[in-house]
Amino acid sequence: MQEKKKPQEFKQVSISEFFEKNRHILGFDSLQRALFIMVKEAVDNSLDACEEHGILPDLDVKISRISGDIYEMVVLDNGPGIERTQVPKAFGQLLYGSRFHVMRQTRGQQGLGITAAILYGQITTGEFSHITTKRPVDDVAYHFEMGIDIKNNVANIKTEEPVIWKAEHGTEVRIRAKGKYITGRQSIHEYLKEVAVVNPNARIRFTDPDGTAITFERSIEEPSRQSKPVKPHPYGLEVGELLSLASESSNRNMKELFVENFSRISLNTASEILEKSGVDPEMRPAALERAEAERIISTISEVKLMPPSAESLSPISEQFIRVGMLSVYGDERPGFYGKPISGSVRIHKGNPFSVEIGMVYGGELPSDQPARIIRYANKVPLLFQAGSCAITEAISETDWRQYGMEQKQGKGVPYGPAIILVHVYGPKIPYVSESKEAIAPVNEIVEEIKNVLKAEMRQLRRFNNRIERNKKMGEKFRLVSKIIPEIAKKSSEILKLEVPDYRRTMSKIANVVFVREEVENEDKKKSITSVINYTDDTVSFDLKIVFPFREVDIKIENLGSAETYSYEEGLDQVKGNYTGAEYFVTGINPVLVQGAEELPADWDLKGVEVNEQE
Ligand SMILES: Nc1ncnc2c1ncn2[C@@H]1O[C@H](COP(=O)(O)OP(=O)(O)OP(=O)(O)O)[C@@H](O)[C@H]1O
Repeated sequence: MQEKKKPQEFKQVSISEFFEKNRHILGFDSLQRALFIMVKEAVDNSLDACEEHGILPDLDVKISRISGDIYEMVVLDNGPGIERTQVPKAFGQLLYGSRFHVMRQTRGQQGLGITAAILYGQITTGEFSHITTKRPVDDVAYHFEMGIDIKNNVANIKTEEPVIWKAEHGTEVRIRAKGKYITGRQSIHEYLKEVAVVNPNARIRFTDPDGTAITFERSIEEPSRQSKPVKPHPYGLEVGELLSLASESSNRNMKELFVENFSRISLNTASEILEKSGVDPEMRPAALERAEAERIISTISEVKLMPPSAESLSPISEQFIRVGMLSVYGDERPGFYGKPISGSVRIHKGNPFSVEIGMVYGGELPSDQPARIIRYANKVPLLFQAGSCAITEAISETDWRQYGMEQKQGKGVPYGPAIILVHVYGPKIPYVSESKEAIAPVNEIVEEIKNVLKAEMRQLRRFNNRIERNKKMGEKFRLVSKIIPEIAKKSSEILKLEVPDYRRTMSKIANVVFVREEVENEDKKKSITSVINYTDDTVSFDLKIVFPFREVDIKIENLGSAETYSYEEGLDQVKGNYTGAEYFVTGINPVLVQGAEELPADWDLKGVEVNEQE
């Protein structure tokens, strides 16, 4: 007798159940990665929250080993805190967040991160997590011991109680989970160090499982620039997205739907697009059919619309990169700090993005190893999946030999004493996976990174040329300044005359304007710049001094032959090793100047800015 086949069973799974079985999708695929991602998610949330509220971040991160491979992570911030009723949703429900529906650049986007970490802790230890949070408007803080009801994707609250907290505002997240603590390039320590580079306005304290504490101190007292939320741009809109938007819309007609849901669309433009597509602008959105949606999408690609607004972008900023690299990499004693360069606003699939690059070079950085590439997306360091990332692709496709670095057959990561920071940012960066560890190598992004890299590296070529030129000029000047005083001394001895003022003679022979820096260290360090006119003429020119932390513009007027001009700058804000200032001149023949460069013509040029008018 034939056995009766059981009917196939279909069952819906909750998102939490799905995650329980597929945790690798969010990066929890090994014990060390799991611990790393927990810290990353909590720290990113803290920084996002501080940035949104203009707070200078103060973070305390602690990892301790409980037993065997069970660790506890505690991340405490001084952020705005979370409203009590929001806590179960924000921390106990996957895909719940404040950012998913907003077109704006933030570190977190999907509403998955910290909840996934709590769920991972629950799965691997059976323990609940602890959240304590306080807002300035509340008299007390609220403490939650909570996990996740996996079947229903909602919070499972064990306790919720008011507690007295010392801080005025902030949030503490404490999760126990299975993990492995490692040191090295892909460690929590390295992650926090790279976070410190691009957040010089944050103070970040880290205590490792041995109890060793390290603090990345704040070196700028300025809140980070916030991005503004903007509506999506219609370039890049897909047929399915338009259809579902229309079916759920409460707008009265199609033209209103376009004006209210997208940026850069006026009533006139909306009517024009719809009429060109053969769709009545007064039609009810729910009546939109697939063929009509297809025609609208194809018309949009033909209509010239204003590009997306750059307001949704939040760069790290030139100043923050400069100061951050100085305070974190200063101890490695590089010889040269490149001026950080940012590109213009570009578009990928209707979404704006931009690229910033910073570099330190030479000095005591190792020259026999691959250059260190520090990748960032929306201010978050990317430590994994380098091989699949747009940044690595752009670096590999650049010919570095022209900048004096070694590179096998002109391809791949270059070798040389360099740390290169690349930041790609925008409200919708395409990542290769949900764990957001690499930027998808789409053409527009790779090409823009290459462009900005070229501009940054041009400085390196100038730096190398300058060193060469200064060496030659220095030799000549040293000889002249040694020989002339000796001749003056000897001849006056023979003639039994007083030693004459030989500076004019020296000027005649040397014929240079000499710029030099001395660093004095009394109570506090200071830099003294001297400009000595060893030419026969009176000179006037502009001098730009670029300190690693700021730029100064000086007008030098009527500096007579053999006269000296001095400028002093305090160096008390410099942490670690001070690598010296760079000097640039305009308004004088640069051949006459030793110790300064001609100011490059593109010094202050910004990329093509997007017009901001609607
Ligand atoms: N330390 C914090 N301070 C204030 N709000 C927080 C904090 N941590 C989390 N939140 C809130 O909880 C929400 C959920 O966080 P979660 O990490 O799950 O997602 P996300 O950061 O929005 O996105 P992603 O999954 O891309 O990280 C956040 O959107 C934020 O509103």
